Amino acid sequence: MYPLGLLPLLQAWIPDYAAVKLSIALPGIILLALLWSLAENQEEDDTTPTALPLSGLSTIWPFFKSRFDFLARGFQLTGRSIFQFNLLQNTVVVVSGESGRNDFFSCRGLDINEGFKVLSGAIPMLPGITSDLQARRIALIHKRLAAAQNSDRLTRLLPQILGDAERVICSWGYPGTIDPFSHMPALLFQTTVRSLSCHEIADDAALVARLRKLYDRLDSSTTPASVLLPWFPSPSMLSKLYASKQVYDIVNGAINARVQSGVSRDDTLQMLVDHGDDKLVIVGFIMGLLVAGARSTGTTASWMTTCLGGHPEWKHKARAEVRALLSDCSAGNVASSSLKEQLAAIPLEAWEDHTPVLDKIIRETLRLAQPHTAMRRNVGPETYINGMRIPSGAYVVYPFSDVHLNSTLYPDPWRFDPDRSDRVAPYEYVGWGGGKTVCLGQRLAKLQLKLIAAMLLLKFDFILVDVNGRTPNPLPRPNWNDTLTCKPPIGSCYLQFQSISEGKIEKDGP
Ligand code: HEM
Repeated sequence: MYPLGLLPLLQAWIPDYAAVKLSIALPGIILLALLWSLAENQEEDDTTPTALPLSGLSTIWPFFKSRFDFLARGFQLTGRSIFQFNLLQNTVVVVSGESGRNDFFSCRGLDINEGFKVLSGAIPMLPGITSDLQARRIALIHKRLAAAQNSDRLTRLLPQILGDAERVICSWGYPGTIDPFSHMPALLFQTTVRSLSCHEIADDAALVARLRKLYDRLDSSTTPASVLLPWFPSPSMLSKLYASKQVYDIVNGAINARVQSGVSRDDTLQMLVDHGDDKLVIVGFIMGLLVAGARSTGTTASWMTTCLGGHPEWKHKARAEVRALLSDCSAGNVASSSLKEQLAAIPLEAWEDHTPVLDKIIRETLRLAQPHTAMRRNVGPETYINGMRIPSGAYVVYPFSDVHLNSTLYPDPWRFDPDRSDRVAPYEYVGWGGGKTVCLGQRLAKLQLKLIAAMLLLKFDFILVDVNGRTPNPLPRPNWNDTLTCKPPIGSCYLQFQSISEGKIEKDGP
């Protein structure tokens, strides 16, 4: 056999112990090199996306840390609307353009869960708990999420969200100044915990703050190493595992306490327990959806208030709309009830269907400030996107900037203009996703954003200021390289608040 002949040959040159090791390793190394060169020399034809002329390792850092610039550079370097690059052993195809996005969003073989698992890694992963959620369990979680947002449930949730909002907002103190990119996510985290988990956690402000810190730690330990080599015990992987375990302990503790107490309460945890779902589903629901929900709603709320603070005309329109809603829906006892009670008296249906100005503001905020890159894996057979071959197992990504910052579709795309037409062709607006993957939490997300906007607008007047208390000029621009929060540089803007006293809301402005 080849290795047997190799051993004496090596022994003639190097010490015995090294010769034995080398003769065992060499065949493996040669095999790997052969496979590598085969992969490198694979027949390329007109349907193979152009490869990015960058070495494998040099793509990792920019893909995770400055994705917007990296992908823009890829399109520029290749001169194509579709290109591919390697992320370690994974082939990633980047798609843009009208046909590209139409195929991307309508292709059945592209799977979001497989895509995110490898390329994003933002969801807490605990071996045997959240990392092993099978498609069947994920489907059940999605079904329960729909139940958690039915009209009955949302109607009961409405005063609870307002209660949380009032408590947190009052804790800011006013008149005063807040950083919208830290205060708004904290507020939305509180209301999301209320909406998707249980009262025991949501009522304990210190526990909510701890949970939020743990989720922040999960974000900061989502590094290229912990995503691409999840089995390698790097410091970031260990920190991520530790934070996931702590989140698990909090959630698991709340589930056990509820089940053991035998006391039934009106919240999402109770709904899950009453369905008799197994622990993996309940834990997966709360741990996974808290992160999916709180992060995006927090980012959207930060930018929504920033944009309103910087565009007084839209702030006035939104305030006028909420006042009109209040006067249409009030039961006549406005003077005696608090702002929270007045807003809670507005029916769910009115919040959902009779707030066109708030709808436009949310829609435009998502267009401008959602630096999302949709990630998929081709779990089906080989397929084609705009004529380009996507091998089975390959990853495919679509940056939302392709459509939302496209100056042909949205002239002057960095301008906040909620009056832009909402009559667009399919996939020309994907703020809530598109095709077979649309946001399954959008009903709850929109309700939270509207309730919080209403409370802020009626309680305060607020303006956007810079560190010197002046109107920032130019207004801050979302940083699309920051894929989670797209915050502007720290200290570049604040919201300055002053109270509009309850019960004496001015009729015509500010
Ligand atoms: C303003 C807040 C939100 C925004 C802008 C948003 C946006 C999106 C988008 C764009 C997608 C599609 C992603 C893709 O194609 O890659 C998505 C998917 C999803 N969202 Fe949201 N989302 C928000 C809030 C929420 C909330 C509060 C929840 C849960 C309560 C949630 C649960 C989900 C789930 C489960 C999916 C995956 C759907 C699937 O796998 O088919 N989202 N969201």
